[in-house]
Amino acid sequence: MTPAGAISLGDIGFRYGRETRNTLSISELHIKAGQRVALIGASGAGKSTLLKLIDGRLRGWSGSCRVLGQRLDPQRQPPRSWRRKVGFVFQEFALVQRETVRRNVLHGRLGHVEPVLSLLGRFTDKDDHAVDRAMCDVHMDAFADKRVDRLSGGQRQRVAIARCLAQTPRLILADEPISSLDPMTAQSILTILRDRASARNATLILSSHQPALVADYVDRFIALDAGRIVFDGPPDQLHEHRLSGIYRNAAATQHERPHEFA
Ligand SMILES: Nc1ncnc2c1ncn2[C@@H]1O[C@H](COP(=O)(O)OP(=O)(O)OP(=O)(O)O)[C@@H](O)[C@H]1O
Repeated sequence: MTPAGAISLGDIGFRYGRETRNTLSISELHIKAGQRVALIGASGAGKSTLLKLIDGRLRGWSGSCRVLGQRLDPQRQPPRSWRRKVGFVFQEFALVQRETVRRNVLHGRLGHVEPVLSLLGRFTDKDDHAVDRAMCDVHMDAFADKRVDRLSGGQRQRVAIARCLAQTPRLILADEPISSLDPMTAQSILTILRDRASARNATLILSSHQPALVADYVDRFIALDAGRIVFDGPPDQLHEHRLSGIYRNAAATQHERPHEFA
């Protein structure tokens, strides 16, 4: 049994549809509760797929995957009681475009209320407080009543992060959470993710194409190349030559697979 909050993967194999190669091949990976991890690697390396696996949304993989004390089943959805402990910031934000910022952030509280009460729009003061705080954290409180489809890309990304924070999850999975943000906003969002995760001893795993920017906010980098872990260590061990090696190898691997990029 792994300690509560930890992630433990063993002999993971996964491929999409009729792909000939595995998208993920991970022999072993353990992440302790409260650890902050950045997933890096070239486009197509498998970062989003790994996050989906840990989020319990991937089907048809082999091996063993235990997250927050729950053994995930490759064929089934995890239970609702588990799901509310895991917050996900989607790469494409996954917001309800015609709803306001506040309504979207409130969706982060759905796992905390009875489904029938949420349908009636009955949320508690605690839910409202969590929503207000999350909107303030990402500096979107002034936009609370604005429809999401009237926002910029960076503002939408902050709403997606606020929705996740409002959920108060024990595990935060964030797929490129700063990709649409200017450098100053990116730093402030990374600070909030780090501080909010630390305050609750929540585990944070984010993917990013900006290793230099995220290095100050994580204690561990995991680099993927073609679904395999090619580096796993603290930021101060990710020297420039290793980093350029990771991306050079990835470029070479992709060159061998031109059909994927046709
Ligand atoms: N739904 C899907 N069906 C088929 N193939 C997929 C699907 N999603 C991803 N892939 C393929 O799986 C591989 C890994 O994709 P993934 O999105 O996990 O990479 P990534 O490292 O997150 O990339 P990026 O940095 O561009 O977001 C890629 O070759 C991609 O084309």
